[in-house]
Amino acid sequence: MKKITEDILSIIKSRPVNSYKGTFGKIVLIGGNANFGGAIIMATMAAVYSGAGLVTTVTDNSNQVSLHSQVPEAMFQDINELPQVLALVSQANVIVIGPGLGTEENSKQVLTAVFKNVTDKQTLVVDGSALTLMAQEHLSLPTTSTNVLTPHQMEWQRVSNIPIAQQNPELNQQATNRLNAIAVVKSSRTQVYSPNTEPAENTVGTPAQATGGMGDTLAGMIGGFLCQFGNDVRTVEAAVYTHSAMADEIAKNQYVVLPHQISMALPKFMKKHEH
Ligand SMILES: NC(=O)C1=CN([C@@H]2O[C@H](COP(=O)(O)OP(=O)(O)OC[C@H]3O[C@@H](n4cnc5c(N)ncnc54)[C@H](OP(=O)(O)O)[C@@H]3O)[C@@H](O)[C@H]2O)[C@@H](O)CC1
Ligand SMILES: Nc1ncnc2c1ncn2[C@@H]1O[C@H](COP(=O)(O)OP(=O)(O)O)[C@@H](O)[C@H]1O
Ligand SMILES: [Mg+2]
Repeated sequence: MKKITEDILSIIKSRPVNSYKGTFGKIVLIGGNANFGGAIIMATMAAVYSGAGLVTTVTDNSNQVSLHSQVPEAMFQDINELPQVLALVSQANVIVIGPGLGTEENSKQVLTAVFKNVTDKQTLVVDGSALTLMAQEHLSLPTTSTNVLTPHQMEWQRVSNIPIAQQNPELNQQATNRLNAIAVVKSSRTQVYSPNTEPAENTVGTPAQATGGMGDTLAGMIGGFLCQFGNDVRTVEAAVYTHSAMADEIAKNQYVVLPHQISMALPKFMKKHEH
């Protein structure tokens, strides 16, 4: 297994002078039911602060005021207006679906419609409830888009059918080949799998990260990086490394690292490491 080390930060590129917001990608983040609004707000914050050019959040109506008070840079779309949601999805370079989405009937409808409508120029990041729904409803991933899955160990069990105790690199690689997706199998040392490629293991990270919303933040960061630095497995590895390296830095002086603190620190960290 390869190691993901500081070298991967070379993915973070200086911004060309001749650029505008469209240069840095359009991202749509879909999730946040009435109970889990925080999850999609944290993912949105991570996408905005990692530099995605134009960010739209599709969530339950009840989350609109909170979203705008936390991240005014993001646009809002009501998740229950499906035609408008699909119009936005068709314009996006990257779609992140699942943080706090929930597993209700309308969550399922949105997920199914998004899976049907993504195209070959788009990258789809599937996280949280979207992974759980995929497994429960036996939904196949779209064959058009580049797909990135970001499961924790239980979500990986649901999607891959490998019980947590039996998850190992060989079986994880076989499942990744079957799913034909990049799989970010999260743990204290997250592993990144890609079809028929040697997997890579993160070398940084801290138990100070073990708090709700940490994975939602990673999903938003992966989306933000994919918008700007190419839809390649190395871009995903760079986001995984950055997320944990930043947590390590913050944890030098803190017992617990709050997910939004990683997002807030992203612009400075990325400036320090731009190539
Ligand atoms: N502020 C918000 O709005 C937040 C909203 N969130 C959103 O909530 C939705 C549900 O996501 P979820 O991860 O909380 O629940 P679920 O998918 O049922 O998995 C938990 C089950 O799996 C088990 N488990 C075993 N190993 C595990 C492991 N390594 N890592 C994690 N779990 C592990 C675990 O075992 P236990 O902890 O009981 O030992 C338990 O039985 C999702 O959309 C997410 O985005 C959250 O992000 C929080 C902040
Ligand atoms: N002990 C730990 N050491 C390092 N990283 C951790 C640890 N515990 C959790 N993490 C990281 O926190 C994130 C948790 O993701 P997830 O369970 O999806 O959280 P949530 O859905 O609540 O946002 C992952 O990126 C994982 O690697
Ligand atoms: Mg999660």
